[in-house]
Amino acid sequence: MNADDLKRIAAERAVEWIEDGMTVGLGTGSTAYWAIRRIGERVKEGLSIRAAASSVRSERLAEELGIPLVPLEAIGRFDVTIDGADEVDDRLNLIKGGGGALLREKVLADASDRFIVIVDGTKLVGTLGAFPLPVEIVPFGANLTLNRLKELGVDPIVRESGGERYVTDNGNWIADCRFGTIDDPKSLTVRLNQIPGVVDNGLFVGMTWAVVAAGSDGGVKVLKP
Ligand SMILES: O=C(CO)[C@H](O)[C@H](O)COP(=O)(O)O
Repeated sequence: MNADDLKRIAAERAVEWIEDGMTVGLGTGSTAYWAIRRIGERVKEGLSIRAAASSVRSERLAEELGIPLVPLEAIGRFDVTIDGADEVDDRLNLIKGGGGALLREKVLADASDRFIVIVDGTKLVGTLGAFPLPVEIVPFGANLTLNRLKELGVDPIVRESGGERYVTDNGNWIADCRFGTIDDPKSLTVRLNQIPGVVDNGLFVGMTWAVVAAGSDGGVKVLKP
């Protein structure tokens, strides 16, 4: 089975948690894509939900699939949000933001009763940090913010895409930071978010309700904190 099959298997298992009447948060990325596809199928079969997305691209996909979208202003809490991750540690803390949507994803995750993370098994790690941590920064004074990040012992790389600077849906930039092994993600997230030009970072600490991981044989593991 290839990685895409495993992403689809994990995504489809997570979508089973969605029931009639729920408010659903839609994640971003190649794994969340499969969840949105499956939600679209279930809506066509008669599932009655309302949803909001964590990125413009997921919103467009949901629209194409006929998933009923409502403005965030109309939502108090999400019953369920389903999203991918770049790394999941053994406490189910995450690195997210490989797809650049970490801020909106964190807003949705924080407002969700059940934040369900879908991954292929290769994303499960003992300790976070092999994947460079995405940090969303405002363009204003970016060089000064990058200097502050360097004081934390990293060499931040401002993300580019197709030869151009990558700009998030919020008009910001992403600085990818290799911290190496992150033993204490909670304290790192606090230190990063204290820097004035930092909007947020890709560490999701203590937010996960469940992880659905598909192993190389297609078997599914559900992990709970
Ligand atoms: O955080 C994300 C986007 O900002 C994604 O969930 C994360 O990068 C995983 O992506 P994929 O499912 O494509 O491997």
